[in-house]
Amino acid sequence: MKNITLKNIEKSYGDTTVIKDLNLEIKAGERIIFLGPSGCGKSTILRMIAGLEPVTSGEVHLGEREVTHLPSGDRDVAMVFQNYALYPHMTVENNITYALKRNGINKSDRQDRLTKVLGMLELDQFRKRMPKDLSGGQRQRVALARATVKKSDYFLLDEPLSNLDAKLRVTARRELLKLHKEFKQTFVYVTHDQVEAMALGDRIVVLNKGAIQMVDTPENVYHHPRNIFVAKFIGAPPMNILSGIIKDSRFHYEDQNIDISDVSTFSGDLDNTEVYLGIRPENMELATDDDYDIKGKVIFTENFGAEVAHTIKIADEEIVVMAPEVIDRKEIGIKFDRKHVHIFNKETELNYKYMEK
Ligand SMILES: Nc1ncnc2c1ncn2[C@@H]1O[C@H](COP(=O)(O)OP(=O)(O)OP(=O)(O)O)[C@@H](O)[C@H]1O
Repeated sequence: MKNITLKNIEKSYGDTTVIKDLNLEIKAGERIIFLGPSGCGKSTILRMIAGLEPVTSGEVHLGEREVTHLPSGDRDVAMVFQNYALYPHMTVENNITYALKRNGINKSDRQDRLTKVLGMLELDQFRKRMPKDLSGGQRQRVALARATVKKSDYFLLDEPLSNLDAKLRVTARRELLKLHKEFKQTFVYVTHDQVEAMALGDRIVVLNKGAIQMVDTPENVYHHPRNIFVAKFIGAPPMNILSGIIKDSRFHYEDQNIDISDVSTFSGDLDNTEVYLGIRPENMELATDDDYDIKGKVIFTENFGAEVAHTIKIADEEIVVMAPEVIDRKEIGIKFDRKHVHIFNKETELNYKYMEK
């Protein structure tokens, strides 16, 4: 069994609680990603799984073993950090095999593991080099190789790609997927980069202020956000949110209104309720005629190449709408794709999709 169970985990530093009653079951062999803004507690959770940070209360289980109070060295986890932490005075191959040797793995097994990982990560030609003579991307691959040869059931990674440029990050993501396919370890990965989370995760744990906001597939986290935080944190530009009131099956925003009777989470019970309405920039269209839902003023455009983001002011709110090209008009109508409209409770900020009827 390679699953990880976190039970009622709390972590405080003095009077400050940074993780509150966290419960999570990570399945054997899955790639789980902790995603959230800076300071939300992602690294702390990873370090508690690794045994580098004690929990204040709660339990950590690795498979059948309760490891809450076991030192890190006895937990049998492989780790890669943002700064790689290679041994500066050792060659690439010694960096990769040093821990194996210390753990009594025999020479021929060490050589087999080394040869395989050097091949997989295209490091063969660098095996005799010292870390200082490698590029950032090469060092990062050595750190991955060093963690991989341990053949641990658990692979814990804390922002391992954040020192790489955008192009190298794409290559490195593929390498990580390749390693996972080969070794099928349970993979716990911390990042604040949502693209990385979407690309690498079987499931994403979205965190804010030490509390889980949503745990689900990348698809559901993006298309069916559980609350306003997730809706706004995932997606660039983020989901547009308008605050208004529902009357007669229409969402009223300032002096305009939109028919929402076709929205799947709308029910007659919501009539006369103040809500937030959410829709992603790519789920709206700029109208070239009078067939539109709401109207506003274009105040800013930003060209992303494949698409152009139009910032549009409606009353006091600004929303962003994607279009294939710049629409050079001041006043513009906007059409909403009803399939992608979300309605959120004003008090709890929960998506009505996830609220009990
Ligand atoms: N040793 C410590 N003493 C006091 N507070 C700490 C300590 N270590 C971490 N914290 C606090 O715990 C919170 C969570 O930190 P953590 O490093 O887990 O966040 P993170 O989500 O990984 O952030 P980042 O993405 O910036 O690395 C932060 O508010 C941080 O200031």
